[in-house]
Amino acid sequence: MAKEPVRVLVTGAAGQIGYALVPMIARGVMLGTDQPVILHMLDIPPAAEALNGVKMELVDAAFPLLKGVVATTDAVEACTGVNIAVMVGGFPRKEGMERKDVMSKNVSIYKAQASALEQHAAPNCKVLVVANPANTNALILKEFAPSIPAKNITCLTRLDHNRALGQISEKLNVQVSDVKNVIIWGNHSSSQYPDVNHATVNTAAGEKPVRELVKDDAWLNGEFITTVQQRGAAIIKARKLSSALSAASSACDHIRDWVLGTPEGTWVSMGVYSDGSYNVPAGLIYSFPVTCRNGEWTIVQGLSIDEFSRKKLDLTAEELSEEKALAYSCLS
Ligand SMILES: NC(=O)c1ccc[n+]([C@@H]2O[C@H](COP(=O)([O-])OP(=O)(O)OC[C@H]3O[C@@H](n4cnc5c(N)ncnc54)[C@H](O)[C@@H]3O)[C@@H](O)[C@H]2O)c1
Ligand SMILES: O=C(O)C[C@H](O)C(=O)O
Repeated sequence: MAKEPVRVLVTGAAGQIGYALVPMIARGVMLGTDQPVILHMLDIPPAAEALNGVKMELVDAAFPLLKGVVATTDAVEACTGVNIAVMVGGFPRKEGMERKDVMSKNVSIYKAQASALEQHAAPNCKVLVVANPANTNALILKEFAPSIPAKNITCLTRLDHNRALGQISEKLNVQVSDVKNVIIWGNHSSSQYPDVNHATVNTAAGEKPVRELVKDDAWLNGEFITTVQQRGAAIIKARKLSSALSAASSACDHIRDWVLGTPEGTWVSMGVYSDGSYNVPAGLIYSFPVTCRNGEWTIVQGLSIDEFSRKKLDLTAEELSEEKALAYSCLS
């Protein structure tokens, strides 16, 4: 029997990530090739015409799994009945703007959209925040949508996780699909800590630790970390635009693993509401290693954290605490 369609909201759908993401969703990349979808696309009035153009293209592409498209500038209409919400919409930093100005614009948007989701989304709607500052936008969304369980609100650090897999695969000249269990700790910013201490590579001789194969701790503790931390900026420099196809693909990975589960023996990185695991302050949206089963994520417990890592976990937590304080000062 054919499955019931799942309603997926993409905010900022007329933007660059939106343009890459909606065809992936309509092709079954996010929820599976047997899962029909109805796309809800939200953008702001100045982008309404472009948004309608995206809708026209979705119709023209004749995706068999796509059972309907809602394209709107009305947040209530966009949020009504959605099972999954991918929050890409936001205000980009413009010339002459301070960090606080961008933060202020975005936290107001996330506060307002929190209410629309809380009141109109389907029960148990899963939320992924992509727009920057992703962790803090997700936290504000959570704080202003108290009836949505905290477990349902996450932010995207899977792109950073995938970037780390990519760097290791290039260094060792192995397939990226043979590398697993890197970890992104903390903020989706340059303070994040990409950690390979528990990562492995599938080789002809079985699973081997990344550190044993790379045999270059100076690279792993130095250039590897900064390359992953700075990759977003490097893409902006090269493209004059921020990453879009990799962000869209990683957003699909995030939701797919959350809904359909992570493979046995594999974890992924997700920005989730901290419960104090690994002595990360509770009450932040912080990226942890997680496994997913039956639509729920669980933080991987019991991993050893050496002194080098401890400092890095704490540093990115400090930045998130400061962002949280700044976000609240913008709202008051
Ligand atoms: N977490 C990550 O890994 C990651 C990676 C790449 C980019 N990003 C972030 O994702 C966001 C989107 O990037 P992009 O390149 O698609 O930007 P973009 O500027 O091309 O698109 C953003 C869209 O959001 C819309 N928008 C603005 N305010 C809105 C609102 N209140 N409601 C709905 N839509 C609204 C804009 O009109 C625009 O169409 C940015 O904040 C970017 O920094 C995050
Ligand atoms: O938009 C940015 O600043 C970069 C983006 O978050 C990315 O990681 O590519």
